[in-house]
Amino acid sequence: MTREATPNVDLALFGALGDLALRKLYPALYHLDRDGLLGTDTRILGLARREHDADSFRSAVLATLKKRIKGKELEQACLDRFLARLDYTQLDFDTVDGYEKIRDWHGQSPDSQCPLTIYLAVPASIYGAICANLERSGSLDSESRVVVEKPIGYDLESSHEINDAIGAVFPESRIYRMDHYLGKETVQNLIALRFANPMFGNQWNQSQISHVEITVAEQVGIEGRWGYFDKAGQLRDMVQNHLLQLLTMLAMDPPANLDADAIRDEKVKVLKALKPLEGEDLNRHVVRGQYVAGTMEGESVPGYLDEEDANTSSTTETFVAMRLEVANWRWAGVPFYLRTGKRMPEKLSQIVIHFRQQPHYIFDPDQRNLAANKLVIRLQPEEGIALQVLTKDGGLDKGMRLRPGPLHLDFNHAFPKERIPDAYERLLLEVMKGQQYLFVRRDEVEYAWKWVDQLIAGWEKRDIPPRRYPAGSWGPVASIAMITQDGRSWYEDY
Ligand SMILES: NC(=O)C1=CN([C@@H]2O[C@H](COP(=O)(O)OP(=O)(O)OC[C@H]3O[C@@H](n4cnc5c(N)ncnc54)[C@H](OP(=O)(O)O)[C@@H]3O)[C@@H](O)[C@H]2O)C=CC1
Ligand SMILES: O=C1O[C@H](COP(=O)(O)O)[C@@H](O)[C@H](O)[C@H]1O
Repeated sequence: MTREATPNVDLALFGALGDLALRKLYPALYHLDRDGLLGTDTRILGLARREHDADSFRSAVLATLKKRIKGKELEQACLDRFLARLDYTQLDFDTVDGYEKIRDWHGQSPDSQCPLTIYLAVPASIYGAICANLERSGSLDSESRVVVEKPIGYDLESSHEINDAIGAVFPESRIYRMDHYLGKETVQNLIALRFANPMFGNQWNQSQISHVEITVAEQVGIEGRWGYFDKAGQLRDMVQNHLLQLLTMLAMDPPANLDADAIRDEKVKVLKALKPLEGEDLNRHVVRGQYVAGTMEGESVPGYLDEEDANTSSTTETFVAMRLEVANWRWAGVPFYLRTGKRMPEKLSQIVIHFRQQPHYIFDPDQRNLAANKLVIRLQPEEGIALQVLTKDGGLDKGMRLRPGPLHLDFNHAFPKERIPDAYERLLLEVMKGQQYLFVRRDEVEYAWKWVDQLIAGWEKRDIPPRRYPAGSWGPVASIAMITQDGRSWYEDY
């Protein structure tokens, strides 16, 4: 099958020297270029307030590529082609002066049809001002697009303001709200797994599934982002967006087709059906944690309150675990256990679907807890899907003992020649193609905030402080007790 060429775009990158751009965006764009997935005339304009000319900017980008891309993937011809696409303009984003340079740069595109694509790799608080300045300077036309990063705001009210400000300049059909978890290979595979395999699709409900776990464990701490993170906390930084997005992909009803709005309509229904966590449930079904000093891979690491720039009386959570429910026909009575935290023993993002046991059990009573299938969907590291099935333990002396074992699809082994692309590669490519199904619609952001706001209001009212957990552990002991009280445990076959 011949591959369709990616349309050309003029990508104007605000925040061109920031952490996201350097760590994620240039490596992703380089890989796209190397794989022949950038339009021949695609160009990239870096915008930041530091002084640079095109050459010194290219050197900064080259340095980050050398640091982040494996040696054999750094090919001189590709590097030359990629760097030649880059240009730079120094700009203070807050005032309209200088924005005309973006208009002029776009006017020089060799492809008069290519859309100006604005990428806002900057704090959400200045999205509105940038959009207004772009419009005032006459840089935009009816094809221009904007890509914005999460989190959109700090709560429902601030997200309304930000979305209104972006929406005053761009229609929803040209706004691409990033949630990079939606670009991860295995998350994409959830759609295929659920809707292409009747074996799973027909079982995907409360009559066959007893409970679901979503774990997003990070090894990193605050990485110099204390100023941002302390205002947000793990609930706003990770749950409001990434974990709730994973939940919607898992729990949504089948969309009528793969159109962006067909999928997003179904995701919104899940967010609307989330049962509020309030009253006594805030104590029983939610655990907040904050890491203290501990050991990671044999090295001592400081606690959250000892990190650079820390305010030593902060009560911001760096870990959260919760049991939540989706109150609809498909999921009535099925708990979803979520946990995510910084400074955990390993980087691990995985979903575990626990299927119900057989109605009548005939094997060894001691093995009763084993006797159910689990579907383990691993997002990172080592993307893959494993179905835990039970077989007879081998050997003559074991009788009818059961043995759990995986039917395993490890993407790296199953498809060894295919490099698994980073989430940003896929999402940038979809922006260039003008396809929105992997981006978050405004109402999704707002329903997610509504649910999170109500939870935070409950914490504040009850003044629930975070529980301490040592860096390098799986979070506060209370997060284990939270699931144990339901007679279950976090899946541990890491
Ligand atoms: N970093 C990450 O891994 C992730 C980031 N995000 C989101 O991406 C966005 C960018 O994050 P990140 O790269 O970490 O942030 P950084 O602070 O590292 O980068 C932001 C950049 O924007 C520039 N900037 C900010 N305000 C202005 C202004 N008024 N005029 C000119 N330049 C300005 C800063 O310039 P200067 O250095 O001169 O201050 C800085 O280079 C945020 O919305 C964040 O929430 C989302 C997911 C992951
Ligand atoms: O959006 C964010 O995500 C990262 C985790 O992303 P991952 O792809 O490495 O799992 C998190 O560290 C950061 O705090 C958050 O803003």
